[in-house]
Amino acid sequence: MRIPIIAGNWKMFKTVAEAKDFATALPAIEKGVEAVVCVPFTALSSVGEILSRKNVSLGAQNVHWEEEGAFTGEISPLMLKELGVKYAIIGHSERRAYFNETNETVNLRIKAALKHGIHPIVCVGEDLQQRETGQTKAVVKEQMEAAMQGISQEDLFKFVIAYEPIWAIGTGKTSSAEDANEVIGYIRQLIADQFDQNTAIQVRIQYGGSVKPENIAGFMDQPDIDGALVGGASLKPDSFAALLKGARHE
Ligand SMILES: O=C(CO)COP(=O)(O)O
Repeated sequence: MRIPIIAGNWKMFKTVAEAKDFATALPAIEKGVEAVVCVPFTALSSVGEILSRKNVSLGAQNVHWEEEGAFTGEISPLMLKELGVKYAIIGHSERRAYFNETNETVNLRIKAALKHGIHPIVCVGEDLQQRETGQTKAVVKEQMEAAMQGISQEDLFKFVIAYEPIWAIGTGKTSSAEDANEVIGYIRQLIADQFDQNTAIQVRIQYGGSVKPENIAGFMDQPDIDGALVGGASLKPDSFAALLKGARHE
Protein backbone atom coordinates (compact mmCIF):
# COMPACT_ATOMS: atom_id res chain seq x y z
CA MET A 1 0.00 0.00 0.00
CA ARG A 2 1.20 3.51 -0.78
CA ILE A 3 1.47 5.65 2.36
CA PRO A 4 -0.08 9.07 1.69
CA ILE A 5 2.41 11.93 1.62
CA ILE A 6 1.62 15.58 2.27
CA ALA A 7 4.40 18.02 1.51
CA GLY A 8 4.27 21.71 2.36
CA ASN A 9 6.09 24.00 -0.05
CA TRP A 10 6.71 27.25 1.75
CA LYS A 11 8.18 28.92 -1.33
CA MET A 12 9.82 32.25 -0.39
CA PHE A 13 7.96 32.67 2.88
CA LYS A 14 9.16 32.73 6.50
CA THR A 15 12.24 34.04 8.22
CA VAL A 16 14.17 31.66 10.47
CA ALA A 17 12.28 32.97 13.50
CA GLU A 18 8.92 32.40 11.78
CA ALA A 19 9.96 28.93 10.63
CA LYS A 20 10.91 27.99 14.19
CA ASP A 21 7.58 29.28 15.49
CA PHE A 22 5.78 27.05 12.99
CA ALA A 23 7.83 23.97 13.88
CA THR A 24 7.34 24.52 17.59
CA ALA A 25 3.58 25.02 17.28
CA LEU A 26 2.99 21.99 15.04
CA PRO A 27 1.51 19.01 16.90
CA ALA A 28 3.32 15.67 16.57
CA ILE A 29 2.17 13.80 13.48
CA GLU A 30 0.39 10.51 13.95
CA LYS A 31 1.01 7.41 11.87
CA GLY A 32 -0.83 6.79 8.61
CA VAL A 33 0.51 9.74 6.67
CA GLU A 34 3.99 10.99 5.86
CA ALA A 35 4.56 14.70 6.43
CA VAL A 36 7.24 16.80 4.76
CA VAL A 37 7.91 20.53 4.96
CA CYS A 38 10.04 22.11 2.23
CA VAL A 39 11.39 25.25 3.86
CA PRO A 40 13.64 28.00 2.47
CA PHE A 41 17.35 27.05 2.51
CA THR A 42 18.00 29.58 5.29
CA ALA A 43 15.66 27.77 7.70
CA LEU A 44 16.83 24.20 7.07
CA SER A 45 19.39 23.99 9.86
CA SER A 46 17.13 25.62 12.46
CA VAL A 47 13.95 23.60 12.03
CA GLY A 48 15.18 20.13 11.04
CA GLU A 49 15.56 18.82 14.54
CA ILE A 50 12.32 20.28 15.86
CA LEU A 51 10.41 18.82 12.90
CA SER A 52 12.00 15.40 13.25
CA ARG A 53 10.80 15.19 16.86
CA LYS A 54 7.31 15.61 15.43
CA ASN A 55 7.77 12.94 12.74
CA VAL A 56 7.96 15.52 9.99
CA SER A 57 10.64 15.15 7.32
CA LEU A 58 12.74 18.05 6.15
CA GLY A 59 12.60 19.10 2.52
CA ALA A 60 14.36 21.67 0.32
CA GLN A 61 12.87 23.51 -2.65
CA ASN A 62 15.66 22.86 -5.14
CA VAL A 63 19.09 21.27 -5.46
CA HIS A 64 21.98 21.81 -7.86
CA TRP A 65 23.46 18.90 -9.81
CA GLU A 66 27.11 19.49 -8.92
CA GLU A 67 28.62 18.70 -5.52
CA GLU A 68 30.57 21.97 -5.50
CA GLY A 69 31.86 24.56 -7.91
CA ALA A 70 31.56 28.09 -9.24
CA PHE A 71 27.74 28.26 -9.24
CA THR A 72 26.91 31.46 -7.41
CA GLY A 73 23.63 31.27 -5.53
CA GLU A 74 23.16 27.50 -5.86
CA ILE A 75 23.01 24.81 -3.16
CA SER A 76 24.55 21.37 -3.62
CA PRO A 77 23.14 17.99 -2.60
CA LEU A 78 26.05 17.52 -0.17
CA MET A 79 25.10 20.73 1.62
CA LEU A 80 21.49 19.58 1.92
CA LYS A 81 22.43 16.10 3.04
CA GLU A 82 24.56 17.53 5.84
CA LEU A 83 21.47 19.29 7.20
CA GLY A 84 19.34 16.15 7.25
CA VAL A 85 17.29 16.96 4.16
CA LYS A 86 15.28 13.95 3.00
CA TYR A 87 13.29 15.42 0.09
CA ALA A 88 13.92 18.10 -2.52
CA ILE A 89 11.31 19.63 -4.80
CA ILE A 90 12.67 19.55 -8.34
CA GLY A 91 11.24 21.23 -11.41
CA HIS A 92 8.55 23.29 -9.72
CA SER A 93 6.65 25.29 -12.32
CA GLU A 94 7.80 28.55 -10.72
CA ARG A 95 11.42 27.49 -11.27
CA ARG A 96 10.63 26.41 -14.81
CA ALA A 97 8.86 29.72 -15.55
CA TYR A 98 11.07 32.26 -13.75
CA PHE A 99 14.49 30.63 -13.45
CA ASN A 100 14.94 28.92 -16.77
CA GLU A 101 14.61 25.38 -15.42
CA THR A 102 14.35 22.93 -18.31
CA ASN A 103 13.47 19.25 -18.60
CA GLU A 104 17.20 18.58 -18.99
CA THR A 105 18.26 20.43 -15.83
CA VAL A 106 15.39 18.81 -13.95
CA ASN A 107 16.80 15.40 -14.91
CA LEU A 108 20.32 16.43 -13.82
CA ARG A 109 19.03 17.66 -10.45
CA ILE A 110 17.03 14.45 -9.92
CA LYS A 111 20.11 12.31 -10.54
CA ALA A 112 22.25 14.40 -8.18
CA ALA A 113 19.62 14.21 -5.43
CA LEU A 114 19.33 10.43 -5.78
CA LYS A 115 23.09 9.99 -5.73
CA HIS A 116 23.14 11.61 -2.30
CA GLY A 117 20.13 9.81 -0.87
CA ILE A 118 17.69 12.70 -1.27
CA HIS A 119 14.24 11.80 -2.59
CA PRO A 120 13.10 14.02 -5.45
CA ILE A 121 9.60 15.48 -5.47
CA VAL A 122 9.35 15.92 -9.23
CA CYS A 123 6.82 18.51 -10.40
CA VAL A 124 5.01 18.28 -13.71
CA GLY A 125 1.94 20.01 -15.09
CA GLU A 126 0.48 22.08 -17.89
CA ASP A 127 -0.39 25.78 -18.09
CA LEU A 128 -3.83 27.16 -18.89
CA GLN A 129 -3.27 27.59 -22.60
CA GLN A 130 -1.94 24.03 -22.88
CA ARG A 131 -4.95 22.80 -20.93
CA GLU A 132 -7.41 24.66 -23.12
CA THR A 133 -5.82 23.40 -26.31
CA GLY A 134 -5.89 19.78 -25.18
CA GLN A 135 -2.14 19.40 -24.67
CA THR A 136 -2.15 18.34 -21.01
CA LYS A 137 -1.13 14.75 -21.61
CA ALA A 138 1.50 15.63 -24.23
CA VAL A 139 3.13 18.16 -21.88
CA VAL A 140 3.10 15.79 -18.92
CA LYS A 141 4.47 12.99 -21.11
CA GLU A 142 7.41 15.08 -22.26
CA GLN A 143 8.18 16.22 -18.70
CA MET A 144 7.90 12.70 -17.27
CA GLU A 145 9.98 11.05 -19.97
CA ALA A 146 12.74 13.63 -19.51
CA ALA A 147 12.61 13.25 -15.72
CA MET A 148 12.93 9.44 -15.97
CA GLN A 149 15.77 9.57 -18.51
CA GLY A 150 18.63 7.32 -17.33
CA ILE A 151 16.88 6.47 -14.04
CA SER A 152 16.97 2.88 -12.75
CA GLN A 153 13.87 1.10 -11.49
CA GLU A 154 15.35 1.01 -7.99
CA ASP A 155 15.74 4.80 -8.05
CA LEU A 156 12.30 5.38 -9.50
CA PHE A 157 10.79 3.89 -6.34
CA LYS A 158 12.36 6.83 -4.47
CA PHE A 159 10.50 9.40 -6.57
CA VAL A 160 7.50 11.32 -5.43
CA ILE A 161 5.76 12.93 -8.39
CA ALA A 162 3.62 16.03 -7.99
CA TYR A 163 1.10 16.78 -10.70
CA GLU A 164 0.52 20.52 -10.42
CA PRO A 165 -1.54 22.14 -13.16
CA ILE A 166 -0.04 25.64 -13.28
CA TRP A 167 -3.39 27.37 -13.64
CA ALA A 168 -4.44 25.91 -10.26
CA ILE A 169 -1.42 27.14 -8.30
CA GLY A 170 -2.19 29.96 -5.89
CA THR A 171 -5.32 30.87 -7.82
CA GLY A 172 -7.98 29.24 -5.69
CA LYS A 173 -8.99 27.23 -8.78
CA THR A 174 -8.52 23.52 -8.39
CA SER A 175 -8.64 20.79 -10.91
CA SER A 176 -11.65 18.60 -10.20
CA ALA A 177 -10.58 15.57 -8.22
CA GLU A 178 -11.67 13.36 -11.14
CA ASP A 179 -9.63 15.32 -13.70
CA ALA A 180 -6.57 15.28 -11.44
CA ASN A 181 -6.99 11.54 -10.96
CA GLU A 182 -7.20 11.02 -14.70
CA VAL A 183 -3.90 12.83 -15.36
CA ILE A 184 -2.25 11.08 -12.42
CA GLY A 185 -3.49 7.73 -13.74
CA TYR A 186 -1.92 8.69 -17.06
CA ILE A 187 1.39 9.45 -15.28
CA ARG A 188 1.22 5.98 -13.76
CA GLN A 189 0.72 4.57 -17.26
CA LEU A 190 3.82 6.43 -18.47
CA ILE A 191 5.82 4.82 -15.65
CA ALA A 192 4.41 1.41 -16.57
CA ASP A 193 5.40 1.97 -20.21
CA GLN A 194 8.96 2.80 -19.21
CA PHE A 195 9.29 0.18 -16.46
CA ASP A 196 6.40 -2.11 -15.59
CA GLN A 197 2.99 -2.16 -13.94
CA ASN A 198 4.41 -3.14 -10.56
CA THR A 199 6.68 -0.09 -10.51
CA ALA A 200 3.84 2.17 -11.58
CA ILE A 201 1.64 0.91 -8.77
CA GLN A 202 4.24 1.65 -6.11
CA VAL A 203 5.29 5.21 -6.95
CA ARG A 204 3.54 7.92 -4.98
CA ILE A 205 1.93 10.70 -6.99
CA GLN A 206 0.57 13.87 -5.43
CA TYR A 207 -1.80 16.53 -6.68
CA GLY A 208 -0.90 20.19 -6.13
CA GLY A 209 -2.74 23.45 -6.74
CA SER A 210 -4.93 25.29 -4.20
CA VAL A 211 -5.24 22.26 -1.91
CA LYS A 212 -6.79 23.22 1.43
CA PRO A 213 -8.10 21.40 4.51
CA GLU A 214 -11.63 21.81 3.05
CA ASN A 215 -10.92 20.08 -0.26
CA ILE A 216 -8.17 17.57 0.50
CA ALA A 217 -10.52 14.67 1.27
CA GLY A 218 -11.98 14.82 -2.24
CA PHE A 219 -8.53 14.38 -3.77
CA MET A 220 -7.53 11.65 -1.32
CA ASP A 221 -10.68 9.68 -2.17
CA GLN A 222 -9.40 9.21 -5.71
CA PRO A 223 -7.69 5.88 -6.36
CA ASP A 224 -4.51 7.21 -7.99
CA ILE A 225 -3.86 10.27 -5.80
CA ASP A 226 -1.48 9.65 -2.89
CA GLY A 227 -1.23 13.03 -1.31
CA ALA A 228 -0.66 16.69 -2.02
CA LEU A 229 2.03 19.30 -2.54
CA VAL A 230 0.64 22.36 -0.80
CA GLY A 231 1.72 25.99 -0.92
CA GLY A 232 -0.43 28.58 0.84
CA ALA A 233 -2.33 26.21 3.13
CA SER A 234 0.92 24.73 4.48
CA LEU A 235 2.09 28.00 6.03
CA LYS A 236 0.07 27.83 9.24
CA PRO A 237 0.52 24.98 11.72
CA ASP A 238 -3.24 24.50 12.24
CA SER A 239 -3.94 24.35 8.55
CA PHE A 240 -1.01 22.00 7.86
CA ALA A 241 -2.12 19.71 10.71
CA ALA A 242 -5.66 19.71 9.27
CA LEU A 243 -4.32 18.71 5.84
CA LEU A 244 -2.48 15.78 7.42
CA LYS A 245 -5.59 14.72 9.28
CA GLY A 246 -7.60 14.83 6.05
CA ALA A 247 -5.05 12.68 4.25
CA ARG A 248 -4.51 9.95 6.80
CA HIS A 249 -5.53 6.40 6.08
CA GLU A 250 -7.57 5.42 9.13
O1 LIG B 1 2.73 25.37 -6.03
C1 LIG B 1 2.15 24.76 -5.16
C2 LIG B 1 2.86 23.78 -4.32
O2 LIG B 1 4.12 23.49 -4.84
C3 LIG B 1 0.72 24.97 -4.89
O3 LIG B 1 0.57 26.20 -4.29
P1 LIG B 1 -0.86 26.57 -3.64
O4 LIG B 1 -1.23 25.42 -2.74
O5 LIG B 1 -0.61 27.85 -2.89
O6 LIG B 1 -1.80 26.71 -4.79
